[in-house]
Amino acid sequence: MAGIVVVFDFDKTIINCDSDNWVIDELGFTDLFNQLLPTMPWNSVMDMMMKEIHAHGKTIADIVEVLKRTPVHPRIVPAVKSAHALGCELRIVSDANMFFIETILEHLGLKEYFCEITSNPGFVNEQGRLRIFPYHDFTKSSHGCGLKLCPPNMCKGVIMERIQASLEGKKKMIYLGDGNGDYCPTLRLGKSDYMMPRKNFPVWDLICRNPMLIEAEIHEWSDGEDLERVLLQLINNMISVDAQFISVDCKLQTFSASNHSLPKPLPVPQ
Ligand SMILES: Cc1ncc(C[n+]2csc(CCOP(=O)(O)O)c2C)c(N)n1
Ligand SMILES: [Mg+2]
Repeated sequence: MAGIVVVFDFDKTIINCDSDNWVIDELGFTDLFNQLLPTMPWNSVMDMMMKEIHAHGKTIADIVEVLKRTPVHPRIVPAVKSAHALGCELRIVSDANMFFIETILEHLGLKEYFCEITSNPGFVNEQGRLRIFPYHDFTKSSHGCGLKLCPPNMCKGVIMERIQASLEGKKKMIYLGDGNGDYCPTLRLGKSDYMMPRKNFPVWDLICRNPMLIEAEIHEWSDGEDLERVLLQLINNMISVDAQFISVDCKLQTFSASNHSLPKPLPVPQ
């Protein structure tokens, strides 16, 4: 392994739209969605929308068909595969939902490249209706992050802390994202980590407002082609810098090993 963990946001990073809006708009339920949005939290609206969509006779197959048509830049799939081939550990942290993400990734042939996907639960119930629940049940307690930018159902910063604590040894992170929710995890990155914000998107604006708050090195990108180029260049640089250290380390070890094998000095005659 390259000792590099790449954490991807999903909506407007891996795919080129917000999956929730894509499904609602494509199935023709935009007006109802907009009516409900001011009345309840986003996840509850999505769950309610899935109930309505089901009641109007739309099936899971209809939703899957829409998800398979989600706009994705043609360089995203090769970028993910290359990062994996270079030995990186790949993860997704997303405020979309597990059902949309897994369906899209399976369709793209990318699911097996990710070791973990963290998102809001989404599953088909016994009536064939999609249920969507918040990742963090905010009716019981808050996720505890004070940052106003994190929605009540998910703080990606708290998730990042959990991922960082689970990593064995010295691993460097690359985080890619676009939204307000990607700012909190950006604040948790250290000096040897990298942040790749999507240029002119909310997280990029937040970083630009006060770059001194971020310890990680910032590398912006604007589309899938850019993402591929910037990400692979970063990974390759990190690997070659590491290789130089290993080579220096080997030389030092050879040197100290040869010192050990030197003949013992003869005892000084009395
Ligand atoms: C106050 C408030 N407004 C909107 C939303 C919903 N929301 C915003 S961006 C997004 C896509 C995230 O996917 P990804 O993390 O993959 O970019 C979603 C579902 C919310 N949770 N709270
Ligand atoms: Mg996003």
